[in-house]
Amino acid sequence: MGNRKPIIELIGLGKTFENNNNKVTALKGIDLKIYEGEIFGIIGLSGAGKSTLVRCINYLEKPTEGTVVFNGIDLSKVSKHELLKIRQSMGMIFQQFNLLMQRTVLQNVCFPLEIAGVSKKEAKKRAIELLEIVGLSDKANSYPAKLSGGQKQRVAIARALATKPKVLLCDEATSALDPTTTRSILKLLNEINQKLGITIIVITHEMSVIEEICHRVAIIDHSNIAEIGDVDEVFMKPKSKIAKKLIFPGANHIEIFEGKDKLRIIFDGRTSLEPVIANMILECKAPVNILFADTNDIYGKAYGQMIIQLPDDEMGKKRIFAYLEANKIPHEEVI
Ligand SMILES: Nc1ncnc2c1ncn2[C@@H]1O[C@H](COP(=O)(O)OP(=O)(O)OP(=O)(O)O)[C@@H](O)[C@H]1O
Repeated sequence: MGNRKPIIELIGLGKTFENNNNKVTALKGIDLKIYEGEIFGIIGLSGAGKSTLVRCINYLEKPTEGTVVFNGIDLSKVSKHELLKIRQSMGMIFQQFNLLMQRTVLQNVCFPLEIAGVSKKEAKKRAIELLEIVGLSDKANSYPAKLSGGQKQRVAIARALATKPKVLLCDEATSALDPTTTRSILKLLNEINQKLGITIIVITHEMSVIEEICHRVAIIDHSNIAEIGDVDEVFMKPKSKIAKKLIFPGANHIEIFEGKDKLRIIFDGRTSLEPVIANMILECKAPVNILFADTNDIYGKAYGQMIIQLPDDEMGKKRIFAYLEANKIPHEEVI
């Protein structure tokens, strides 16, 4: 990230909920820096702590441990009034859109501006501009009930941008949408990031969403960050168990081959599928058993993974490792 400035910094962040003598630790020891202008993904299974994390970032939820620094300001040190002002710099969109059903599209977008004390005339002018950005100028006077899910999310995005935020928090924003609408919303978020320079934080349980628009990703598992890095790097070489589970969901059944020596060969676009395995078998003179394969051919380049069972003899194994090393083919033992 070079000399880029963190817009959000979480230091030793923790959150424990206490209800009726019952304690639930939703987050613990979270250290994270999100830089200005990036699209940062936060992914994890249900209950991992994603929503709590995003609610701690804008202090809708007060952390029980650690610090949230937004744009250089420690949020635990500011007054209620200052916090409300700071929240205007953090727009948020949700899975269920949360629009005001009794108000028109235009009135929905004007709403946060009215709360911020902007005059009706100014608010209307800005709302019209925003509806143009999200491609909904023709729906200004419609009511949300008349809109599709994708259109509702566009209104929610326009509303979230009304107060000119520095950061847009997206909590499962595409989870209620079909794949085509999801792609169009992600495209819009990408344009907003590029054209307006807004930092975007995407909370999701879908790897495809991360892959589509995020620059970096943090994987949350059982209240902790299990892995963090550039999306390409994490996808090509997931290190943690949870990352492998999310990235290679179909490969989970290979555990039934417990006790056998297994090797994951990663196709990272540099290698084409056929020659790698065929040449390896020919050159190493070692038969291998393919246990699992999940590869895609994109413009003649192979992406994905293959899990093979290594031969029993040590020499055969060594030849395979030497072949993969010599040909710079990414691989790792599967434990
Ligand atoms: N207000 C609350 N009171 C008590 N426990 C809570 C509260 N909010 C969240 N939790 C608990 O904290 C843990 C993390 O929840 P959180 O909603 O952050 O997870 P998540 O990753 O967003 O899950 P999902 O994708 O299902 O929404 C869960 O065990 C949840 O039950």
